[in-house]
Amino acid sequence: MKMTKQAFSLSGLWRVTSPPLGQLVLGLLLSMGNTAVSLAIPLFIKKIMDALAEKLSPSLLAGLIALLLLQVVTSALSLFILARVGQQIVRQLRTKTWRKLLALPVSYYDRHHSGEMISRVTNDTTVVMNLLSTEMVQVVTSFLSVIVSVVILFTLDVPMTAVLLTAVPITFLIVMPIGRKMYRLSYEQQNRMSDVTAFLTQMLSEIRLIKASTTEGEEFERGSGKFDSLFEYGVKKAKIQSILAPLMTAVMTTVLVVIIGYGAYRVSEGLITSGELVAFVLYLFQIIIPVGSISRFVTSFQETKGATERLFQILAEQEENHEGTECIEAPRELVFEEVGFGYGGELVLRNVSFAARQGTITAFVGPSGVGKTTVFSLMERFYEPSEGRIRLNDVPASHIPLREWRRLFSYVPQDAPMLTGSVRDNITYGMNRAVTEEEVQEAARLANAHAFISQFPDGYDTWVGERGITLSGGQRQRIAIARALLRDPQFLLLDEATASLDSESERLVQESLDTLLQGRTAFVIAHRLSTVVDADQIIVMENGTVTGVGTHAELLREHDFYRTLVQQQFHRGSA
Ligand SMILES: Nc1ncnc2c1ncn2[C@@H]1O[C@H](COP(=O)(O)OP(=O)(O)OP(=O)(O)O)[C@@H](O)[C@H]1O
Repeated sequence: MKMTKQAFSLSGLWRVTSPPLGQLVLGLLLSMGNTAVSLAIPLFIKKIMDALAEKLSPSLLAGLIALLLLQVVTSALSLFILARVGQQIVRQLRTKTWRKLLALPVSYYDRHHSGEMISRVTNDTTVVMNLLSTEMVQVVTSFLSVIVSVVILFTLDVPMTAVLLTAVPITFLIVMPIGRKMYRLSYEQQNRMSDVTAFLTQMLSEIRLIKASTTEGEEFERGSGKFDSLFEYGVKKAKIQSILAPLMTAVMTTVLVVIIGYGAYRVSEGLITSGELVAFVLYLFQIIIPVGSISRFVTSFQETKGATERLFQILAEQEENHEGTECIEAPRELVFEEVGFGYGGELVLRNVSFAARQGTITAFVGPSGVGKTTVFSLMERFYEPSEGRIRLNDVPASHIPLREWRRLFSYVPQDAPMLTGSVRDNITYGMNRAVTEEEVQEAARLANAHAFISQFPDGYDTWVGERGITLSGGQRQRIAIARALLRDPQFLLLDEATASLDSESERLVQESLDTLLQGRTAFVIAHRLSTVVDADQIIVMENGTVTGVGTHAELLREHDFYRTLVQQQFHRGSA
């Protein structure tokens, strides 16, 4: 779970999100135009009020109406353009994060919850979007509004402006420490939020396990506990916000009262006109509202810092190594040379060596947890060996581009993975060329899957539920076999089904596997006697290492542990 903390920087954020500069500038200019128009309106009102004593000037009135219209138009346009920029930013961030997530090695996913990743892509990106597209622009125009208003106020009346400015340091003294507290709270709250997403994702995907174990009550409590903790953070934040807002209002009201009182005095003394006082008060609002959005920006900026840091952490993670330029046209031999591997701690595999020639079947046998699946994971290059090397012909694996390498392999596990989609989508998944209906059906026929697929009311268009839940285990495996047949890989990795299938289903799966194996270089985690008897070589694994390589007959003769295994495991399996 531990990650190096990536420092937040606006330039980094800018680089990562690469906002569309032209549109951003246009939106900003329109927003500034809108501010300028809003600032001009009080001056017009002042003129109209000062002129009221004599007579209402139609040109002044027309000017005011034109300004009001311009205010509406510039506001609408800038809001739309900036919202669009925001959407572009969030799309860019999500796309980058998604690309990154796909490029991260399998080991990353061993250490992180997928729900946590989902939260990054959905929640954190939205937080960043709000800051960049809305708050950031608001803060720029707010500053502009405040500065211009202050300048105009000085031209209207210097002593009153001086009184007004005393409120500025007071406001910052209030906002800054509260902002810092807000950052800590927001960071924690977002962490909890991603924890909740992770929890819900996991629980809902294992709903059958929960029901079967009747642990709904416990899981409800666990979920409620997490919601409680979110609630606490929400309340803490609300507390701060509810203190901040009235505090700011109180400061502003005091300023307003003082200014109006002082202003009334100056009008009565004849130092300023009543029109100037009205303009002054209107400009005061041009300051108060922007100061409000500046203070909101402070809290939202702190919130974004947390979200951005987490996104940066992901974006800075090491991706799978795609280097290598050599291409293998005709793989003759896959070789493990003294390969050692650990998932982070102790070595799980030590000194594993074997060679598999093209067109042969290699069976792996050994007790549970000995590292057979790990050998497959290394073959697929989900992990890099910690020691030794893997080579294809004479070329080290690391010299062959990962995508090229993985195209050579197909893995048919016991519990074949399915994606939500049609049966056809699942058979053709990962094909990087157009596939005809005949090819799909031919593959399904060879995999003994055509018959059951045809019986579905929608045939090949039948929708497969999440993770293939609507199919039986045997059906899923036959679809996976059809997929592998269509892919026509150089190397086939096969995890033979244990006794989980009924005998008819097993016969059908076995038949299709035999078809799949024909003429291919295959590696099989063997659970059946017939597989080991037919294999060209058997690799016996004990305690994470290879203790014997040979044919069934040879090993039966020479390898005590193999003999015991055959007696215990395979005779039971083939019975
Ligand atoms: N992703 C992982 N992270 C950490 N350790 C793992 C991981 N996958 C497997 N292991 C550990 O590696 C060892 C070998 O596991 P592996 O799955 O390769 O064994 P196996 O021989 O295929 O077992 P089985 O026949 O029961 O499937 C086990 O001790 C297991 O706990």
